[in-house]
Order: sequence, then C-alpha cells, then structure tokens
Amino acid sequence: MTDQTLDSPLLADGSPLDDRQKAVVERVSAKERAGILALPTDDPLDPERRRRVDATRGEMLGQQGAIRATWERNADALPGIAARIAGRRLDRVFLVGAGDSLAVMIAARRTLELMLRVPCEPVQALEFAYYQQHLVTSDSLVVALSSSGETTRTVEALLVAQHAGALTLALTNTPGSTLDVESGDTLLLAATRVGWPTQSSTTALSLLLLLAVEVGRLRGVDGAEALRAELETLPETVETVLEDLDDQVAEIARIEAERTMYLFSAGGPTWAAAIIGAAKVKETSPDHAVEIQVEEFHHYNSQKPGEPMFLFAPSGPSVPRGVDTGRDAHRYGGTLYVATTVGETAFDGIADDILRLPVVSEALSPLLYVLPAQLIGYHLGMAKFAVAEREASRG
Ligand SMILES: O=P(O)(O)OC[C@H]1O[C@](O)(CO)[C@@H](O)[C@@H]1O
Repeated sequence: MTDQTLDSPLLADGSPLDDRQKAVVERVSAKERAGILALPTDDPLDPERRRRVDATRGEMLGQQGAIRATWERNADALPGIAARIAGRRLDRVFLVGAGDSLAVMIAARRTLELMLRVPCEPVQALEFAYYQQHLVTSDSLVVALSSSGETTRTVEALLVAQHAGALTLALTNTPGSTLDVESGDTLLLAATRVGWPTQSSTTALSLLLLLAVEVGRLRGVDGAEALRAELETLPETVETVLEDLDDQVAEIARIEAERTMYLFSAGGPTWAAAIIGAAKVKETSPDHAVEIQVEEFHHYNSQKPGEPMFLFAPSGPSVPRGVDTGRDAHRYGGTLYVATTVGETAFDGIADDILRLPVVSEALSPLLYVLPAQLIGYHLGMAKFAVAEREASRG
C-alpha cells in the first residue's frame, strides 16, 4: 500500500467540493505522496539528506535578503489586502498550515491578535478541513500558508473555507501552485527552498507580521506604529543574530552530536521556535527530536539522563516557568541550553550555555528565535555527518 495515494473524506458523498475541486485534491494528493516517498532514508550518511543540509547553510544565512525581497514583492498587494481585512467585521481568524507552516502561524498569532483584536487560531490543516467547517462563518478570515502551495490538506482547508463564505488569503512561495491558483488573494514569498526549509518560514512570518501591523495601523490600534517601526529593523537583526550565534551553536552541536534524542521547549509566541527546532533536527539527522511546551514539561518525567534540552525564553511571562524547567533538566540528569534576551539574568547559573539575542518585543520575537532553532538543526546535522564519516573510515 505504500505507493498508494490516500483517500480524503472530502472526496466522498456529501463533500462541499465540486467535481473540479475533487480532481484538484486527487492531483495534489498523488504528487504529495510521491514527495513523501522520496524523503531521505535514516542512513547516517544518506547523500540526499547531506545535499539538503549543505544547501541549507546559504539559505539560512541569506534570510535578511529574502525577507526584504518578500516585503518588496508584496509592496503593491499587501496594502489593499490589509485594507480589506481592516474594513471587515471579523468574528475570528483561522491560521491554517502544516509542519513548519503551522509553526509560522503559531509564531504570528500574538501579533495578529494584538492588531486584529479577535481570536486568531493556528490550526493544523487536516483539523481545520475535516473538523472545523461548522465554526467558519462569512465573518471569518482564513489564512492558509503553504510554501509549496501543493500540500493537500492545506489546499483542502482553503477550499472548505471558500465554501463556508469566509474571507480567504493564501501565502505561498510558489506562483502558479494549486494554492495560488485556487485562492482569490495571494501573497507571494521570495524564499529559496532547496535545502531544509528556513527562508520559507521567516519570509512568511515577516509577511504575516507586516500584514498584522498594517491592519493595526489602519484601525488605529495602540502600539501598531511602534511595532511597525520595530519590525522594519528586524531583517538586519536577523543577519546579526545568525552571525553572532553561528560558532557558539556549532560548538554545542559538536558536544551533543552523538545523542539520539533532542528536546525543545518554549511558551508563548516563541513556542514556534521549539517546534521548528525539533523539525530541523528530524530533517537534518536520522535521530529523534520532540518539542514540549514549557508548562507541560513539568507534568511528566520529560527528560532522560544525558538528553539535551534547548529552551527558547525571551524576557517575558514564560521566563519563570522556563527557569523551573532548567532546574528540572538538571534534576533529570540532562543538559540545558537556553536562548534568551541579552541582559536576562534568570538563567545564569542554571543553563549549561546561554545563547543571547537582542532585546525585541515578545510578539515579534519568533522572527529572531527561530534562527537559533535553525542553527541547531543545521549544525547538529553536520556534526552527525562528521561522526558517521569518522565511524565509516574506521570500518
Ligand atoms: O509549507 P508547505 O509546502 O505546505 O509544506 C509543509 C510541509 O513542509 C514541512 O514543514 C517540511 O518538509 C513539513 O513538516 C510540512 O508538512
């Protein structure tokens, strides 16, 4: 059965989709399945994984330019879309995606909620398409993000939202993709995605943040102008953070290269960085990585002896629980690495090493905190290849 495409309940009788849309779903589903079957193996020296890890570095370091190019690309379209959203009475916003694209939605949620003043719910695309149709109204806004524009469940989510009469908006890196073609309004990313995804996440996040502050400005929301001004400076900060943390993370990766499980934790908007960190390790290596929300960490024996934990905790309300997490990491016999704000002293004497990032509003902080998450994934991948090569050469 592994080479078969999977059925969708939206292809069955009673589906809101028409025959043309069902054919669209069948087509993207078959293509997606082929992509999944072509993923690298868990061979520690898999050349396809290596090719993608190698390609990731340049893309990761080029994110400042990709963000600026994405803003430029949408300079004409974004103001009109922001005006349509600002002028509309909204009951709620659904932020739909899969994998990294869902993490981006989680990262953007806080700024969107501060600026739009309605609940903005990140939802996995399957959950939305199959379980939440009844919640969508003509006053809802559904934003669907897919870098490829061909992720089946995300395409289905967009189609379902259209049938429910919601205002819809697509974001994709692929002009002419199914999501782009099926959507009325599309914002286009300017990301390179030959390696494991980095630019596609940060460009999408930067665009959603820009859209949010534009809507906030149009609606006269307190703090929108200041947030806009801060956001405008962040592409350059992205570059600085990557340069400043690169060597430090490479050294941590060398220390931790022979572990087989990696934990990532955070709370608030930076939760997205924990999700992305675990995703990058799973992409760049044959090993396991999991994200655990900073509060949930305490409700189980969450860390095993020797396991490294990466905690993302910019100054903000999640820091005290992060400090508890750090103490328990050591009680479990694990190691703790913390990414936090320069000048934040809460983790001094608790963390095994601290990655320090510039001061930034917590709502915008994921745009910076996904960077150490990407660096950890990249450098662990490279360090693991080095270990595997050494072992292979010993025979
Ligand atoms: O943004 P897209 O193209 O929908 O891709 C989503 C997919 O990409 C990944 O983020 C990484 O391959 C997956 O986890 C996810 O299912």
